[in-house]
Amino acid sequence: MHVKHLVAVIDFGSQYTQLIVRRVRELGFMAKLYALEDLDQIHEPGAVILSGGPKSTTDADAPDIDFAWLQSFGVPVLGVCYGMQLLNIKHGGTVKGSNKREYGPAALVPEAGAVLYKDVTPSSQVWMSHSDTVDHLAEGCSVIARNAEGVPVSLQWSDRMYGIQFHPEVTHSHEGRTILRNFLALADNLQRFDIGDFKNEIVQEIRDRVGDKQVVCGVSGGVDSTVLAVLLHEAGVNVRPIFVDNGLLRKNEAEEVQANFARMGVEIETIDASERFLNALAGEGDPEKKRRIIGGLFLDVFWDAVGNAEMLAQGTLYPDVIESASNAKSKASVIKTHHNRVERVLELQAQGKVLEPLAELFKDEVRELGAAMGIPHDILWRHPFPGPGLAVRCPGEVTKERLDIIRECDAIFIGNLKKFGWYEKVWQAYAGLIPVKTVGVKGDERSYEWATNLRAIVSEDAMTADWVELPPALLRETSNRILNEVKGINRVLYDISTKPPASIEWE
Ligand SMILES: Nc1ncnc2c1ncn2[C@@H]1O[C@H](COP(=O)(O)OP(=O)(O)OP(=O)(O)O)[C@@H](O)[C@H]1O
Repeated sequence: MHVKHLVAVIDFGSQYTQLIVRRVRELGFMAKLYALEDLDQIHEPGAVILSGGPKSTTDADAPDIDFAWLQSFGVPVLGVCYGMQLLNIKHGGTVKGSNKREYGPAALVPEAGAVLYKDVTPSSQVWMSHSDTVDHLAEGCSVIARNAEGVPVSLQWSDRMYGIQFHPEVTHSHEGRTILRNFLALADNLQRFDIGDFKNEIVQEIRDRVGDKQVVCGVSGGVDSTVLAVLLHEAGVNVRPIFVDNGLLRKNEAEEVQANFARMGVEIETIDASERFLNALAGEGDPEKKRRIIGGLFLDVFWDAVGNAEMLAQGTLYPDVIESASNAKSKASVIKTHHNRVERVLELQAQGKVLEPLAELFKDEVRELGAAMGIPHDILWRHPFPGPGLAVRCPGEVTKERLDIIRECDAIFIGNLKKFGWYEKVWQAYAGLIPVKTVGVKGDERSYEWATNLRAIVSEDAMTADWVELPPALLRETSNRILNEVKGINRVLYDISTKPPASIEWE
């Protein structure tokens, strides 16, 4: 989709770059991220933001841009961190390289009247993450904010060019949003980002591309594929959503997924392959091999059912596209490798038969789109669930008996999270199995039974995670019920490991 007057965010490689795009969209304006190789795609932007980056502007191979080109747009430009240092050099100033990193909070002290800091509370916390610092300021450059020690942290070279040393896009910069809003207010005519308009545009695009062909899509019951299937349905094209029951789902999940789609008026095709999966997994305890068996079999089952696809729709999101563009140097969208037969999808892609209508959206925007189409709240806010399902919560061999135990424990735990009002406060939660027998007492006898581990985490992006301090009453009731109701379990453990070093799942 080509949009004029958008906010072009130029990516110098900072881990926070995507967040800049998200924040701008949250403020209601269309923003897109551009890799340095793609700058020729920027036409008539409304504003430009230069991101931070891991390199030093003093390196010989420091990423660079053509300053005359940047100026030629005549729109407001904001340099963040690396971006600010680069702008200072472009204006004739210098930057001092350093191996020492300043990482963490700082207090922001804006100069009186600085437009970028309008309505920002004095000494507001901002987040620093940099090594280099500006050295000599370019002529005509003014300092518009300092830290508590008086060191410049924000510069202005003209009424169109601004620089910020800290990261306004991260939530640790408490008033970062206000600062970005002030910057965007300097631009004229910015393209607004409105999910309703966006939906109308993609619906039209889907209709134009699909015509009367049939579009196949895999649905997992998760947010992305659900929104995708409903969107295709709403576009009125001939869609064939396929759901594979791999036998590794949670309690009653297959029925729930079908019922959920039925609620939304979408008919899905369910393939019960549970026995095939369990047979293929029999006797296998190695985590990597288990994953490979599940991934491979999924592809076989899914593509057998599909046959010759006229078109395939995938729920690829914007972060997938950005990552593949910056890491793999390939502009092709990342294929969700776990579940799509890569070569097959690539072939279809080469023939123009792959549709990725969500590829410009972030996860929270996909939810917003889903809500705009009337998808019920509980479906949009389901916790993420791994592709290999309960197999990764069942260390060692996967058997029906073990899966059934996990299902019961998990249903009790999740049920209680909902009952106590904690389900939506956590990013992901589950009960898993620790297939080690420990001693217990049942009646007058000793028992040797397995343990279940409860895990509840919060996270922003699944890259890092923290365990949740759940109320003791919730944990106690969950433990009591599991010990009383689930045969085969005599011990309930709560996992208090952060990621890193632990991961969210056990395998
Ligand atoms: N059981 C399944 N049956 C059919 N398709 C599936 C199934 N599981 C996953 N898929 C397909 O593979 C894609 C990627 O699955 P993955 O487990 O990585 O989830 P995801 O990226 O979070 O997407 P979603 O939110 O749709 O689950 C899904 O969007 C869906 O198209």
